[in-house]
Amino acid sequence: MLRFFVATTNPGKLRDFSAAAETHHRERGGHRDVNASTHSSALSEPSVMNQSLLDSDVLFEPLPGLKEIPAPAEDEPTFAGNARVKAIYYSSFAAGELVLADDSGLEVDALDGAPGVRSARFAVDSQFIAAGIDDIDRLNNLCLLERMRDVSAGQRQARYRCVLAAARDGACLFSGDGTVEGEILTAPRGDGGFGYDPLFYLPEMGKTMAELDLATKHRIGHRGRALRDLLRRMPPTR
Ligand SMILES: O=P(O)(O)OP(=O)(O)OP(=O)(O)OC[C@H]1O[C@@H](n2cnc3c(O)ncnc32)[C@H](O)[C@@H]1O
Ligand SMILES: [Mg+2]
Repeated sequence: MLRFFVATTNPGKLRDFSAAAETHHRERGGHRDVNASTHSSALSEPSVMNQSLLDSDVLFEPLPGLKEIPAPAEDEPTFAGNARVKAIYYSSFAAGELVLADDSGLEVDALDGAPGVRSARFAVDSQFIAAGIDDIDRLNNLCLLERMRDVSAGQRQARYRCVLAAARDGACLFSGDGTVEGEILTAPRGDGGFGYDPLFYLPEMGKTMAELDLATKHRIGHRGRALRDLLRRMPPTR
């Protein structure tokens, strides 16, 4: 059993990690079944993944006591920098354990890459006030729509980025990153996911991220890709 304590305050990210663990569990079953005619490669990629990982179930548990731990500053200029800072910081609250941190966000071409590492704080940074709305995801989405009001249909390209970092006892051990390309809609669609998902449209799927089930989001999304990259880079002995 490979267990990560996930150090995130975002319940949407935790749901994504649960979906990842389920996929891995299911695929391990599929991998053992020599008669299976189809083999999905959403998390397990036998040619590149170390044997100990293929033999393990992967478990993602919320870091115990996270609510009581003051959040670290996320002031690094890159997702990689912030993921590393969070993983190292939170690992000191779980001695001897593998602690996983996620830094992610949205880059919009028409906004010169904003909100980027400031994605969680976009509406606050923009001093965007909408009366009666206390839900930060909704506020961030309204802010994004407002900032893109004059951007034409062909100019709305964007991508999600995710960097995951794993640390133990104050040392960052390995990391992974993932990206998914899309476009920003002019009105929200779908009620799944979190954050900017209702506005993030995937042309090849004909759906927003908020219209996908979690297994599909894991397969094509930035977090799923970052996780597969991290597991691929993980040393065989840990
Ligand atoms: O730092 P932690 O505690 O992990 O939680 P957070 O929500 O503050 O996370 P970030 O600092 O990494 O900010 C990322 C923001 O980017 C957005 N985001 C990242 N991944 C997303 C996803 O899969 N779907 C929708 N929005 C996402 C969302 O607004 C997040 O709040
Ligand atoms: Mg954060």
